[in-house]
Amino acid sequence: MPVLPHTAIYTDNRSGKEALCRELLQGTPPPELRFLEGRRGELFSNARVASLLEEEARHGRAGLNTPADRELATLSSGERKKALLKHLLSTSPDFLIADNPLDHLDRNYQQELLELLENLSAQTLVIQFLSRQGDLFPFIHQYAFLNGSKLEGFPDYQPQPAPIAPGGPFQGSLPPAPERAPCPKGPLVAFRNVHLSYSGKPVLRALTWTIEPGDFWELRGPNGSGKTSLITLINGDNPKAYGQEIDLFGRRKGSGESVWEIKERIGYFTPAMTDRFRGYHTLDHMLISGLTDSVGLYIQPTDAQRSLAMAWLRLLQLDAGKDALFNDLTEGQQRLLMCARAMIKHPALLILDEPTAGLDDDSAALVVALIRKMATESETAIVFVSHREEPGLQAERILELHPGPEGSTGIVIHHKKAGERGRQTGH
Ligand SMILES: Nc1ncnc2c1ncn2[C@@H]1O[C@H](COP(=O)(O)OP(=O)(O)OP(=O)(O)O)[C@@H](O)[C@H]1O
Repeated sequence: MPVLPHTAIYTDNRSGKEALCRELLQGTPPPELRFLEGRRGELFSNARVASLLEEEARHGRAGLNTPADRELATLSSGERKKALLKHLLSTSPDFLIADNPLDHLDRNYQQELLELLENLSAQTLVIQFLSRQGDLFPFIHQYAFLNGSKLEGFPDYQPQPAPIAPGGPFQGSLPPAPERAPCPKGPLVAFRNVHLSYSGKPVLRALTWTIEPGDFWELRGPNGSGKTSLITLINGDNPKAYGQEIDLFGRRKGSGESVWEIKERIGYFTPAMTDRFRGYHTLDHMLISGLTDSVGLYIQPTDAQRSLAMAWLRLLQLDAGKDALFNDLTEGQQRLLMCARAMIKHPALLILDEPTAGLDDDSAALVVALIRKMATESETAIVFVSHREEPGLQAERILELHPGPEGSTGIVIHHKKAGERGRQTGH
């Protein structure tokens, strides 16, 4: 049997990926990919998951089978991708566009996916879009780079090794904390024997976890193990937190505190949040809105707020375009700005849920460098979730969730290297 012309297309955050996908799916590929003409393709991507979620929100159904026929919105991000892949393969397409297919998948499933696509590759053409060089499928032997809207270097494009910038290009120190009410002394978060289930399905079992001021944690676990659910128990959105032994910032959860009192002490970012800022937001207003946790700015910013925002833009080297709109930035720049927005108030606790998902190697290295800078130059405790091993991003402690029939249990791993976290601001 002839070997199919599986192709990898390297992209960066300036590549016009959506337009190329449309051309391929409409059967009008560029000359280099002429072999796709007249063939039926399917798209396996985060964007496809997002549009199915939108469809479900509007019409009540996303049009694909899910485990136990559940709404897509109630599945974890990895579970949604698995359901989508199963659905697409059931339609036996001639070719599958796999756009950053490993994103959001846990390490075991990444390996399973690779084996599955490798088997499939005998009869189905695979076009892999990849922004992380390490993700390349080994059964692919022709390559190109998507420079804007142009395919370059086909069929033997060789990417340069991505430069890793552990310190990042950020000059100067982290802008200071604005005035705010001091946090009570003691642990920021204390979970004791916490359980969580949805419709009788246990998710978390007897979880005990303490986050102290200034801690640097990674929250780790396979898809569906309960990481995002655990975060929602902290950041105020999950009614299942009430009646449990959960203390936040010195107060028992459910003892009359408002969601805003909790949110004031927490900075939060997950890539899906970026979609909420599609309007016309200038960069300084984006940052200032992080002080009030609003989408958009409904007050006239004070001079102090403006100068704080400018200090952050200078740090991120985005000050030249301060009047530019958030939507005009590259995805990598948007991600840096969103992380800075979550940090601008120097919250007691910063939660970053898969902050590098979907980024190219260079942008991911910048985001990692920014997170490290926040960790070393502030008193903020940081918790991040990532399915990728990011060079330079090593937490001092890891809470690892281990799924079981009665829900996930948590194991704490201490990882601290002497002097790794230097304090410049001091207690
Ligand atoms: N509203 C809900 N209703 C029913 N089940 C839910 C709901 N929200 C989450 N779940 C289930 O709880 C489990 C944990 O989901 P969660 O999103 O916390 O996992 P996760 O560890 O963050 O996964 P991933 O790595 O895929 O993002 C999953 O099996 C999910 O399907």
